[in-house]
Amino acid sequence: MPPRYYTVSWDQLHRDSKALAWRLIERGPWTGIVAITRGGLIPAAIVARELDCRLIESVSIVTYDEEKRGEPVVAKHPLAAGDGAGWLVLDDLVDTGTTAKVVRAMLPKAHFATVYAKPAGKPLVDTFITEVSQDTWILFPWDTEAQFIAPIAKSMIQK
Ligand SMILES: O=P(O)(O)OC[C@H]1O[C@H](OP(=O)(O)OP(=O)(O)O)[C@H](O)[C@@H]1O
Ligand SMILES: O=c1[nH]c(=O)c2nc[nH]c2[nH]1
Ligand SMILES: [Mg+2]
Repeated sequence: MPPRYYTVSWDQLHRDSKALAWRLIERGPWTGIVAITRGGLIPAAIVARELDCRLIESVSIVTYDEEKRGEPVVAKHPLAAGDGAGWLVLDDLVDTGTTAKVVRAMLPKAHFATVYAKPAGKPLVDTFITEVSQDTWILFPWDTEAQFIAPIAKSMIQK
């Protein structure tokens, strides 16, 4: 079965990240934000702007090569965040929870938030905005571009 796709535009990502900021401001104040690169960088920038937070740390976990999942490799540790107490960890999404598990082990006292969540990873996240089904692949705006699509009538003739 080919995966279903859920396409997220820049506008939608901005709106959903701001909705996340509204939830998180009630839980603060926060010492700083740890962005999980690379997907967490843009939601982290939007949330940091809304929360007026200037202290940004990053952690780099490499888990996927496009849609293929591998073993998580830590490419950079979030040294400034200590055990995570008072820090907010942000990622674009949680899927299987593999990345979240690695980061939670490094920062056990941090608050973990994502914009999107799939059921398998949801228990690892403290705050998220939108849930999608496990068999859905989220297409982010930085991975896509607008292109011509044939009219429905023509695509039916080809089938
Ligand atoms: O819950 P999981 O199954 O671990 O999947 C979620 C992670 O996968 C993606 O990152 P990816 O490893 O593709 O790296 P990237 O953010 O650099 O694109 C996404 O940005 C999350 O960090
Ligand atoms: O762009 C992405 N979309 C997803 O649904 C996903 N799951 C893990 N990693 C992902 N990357
Ligand atoms: Mg990522």
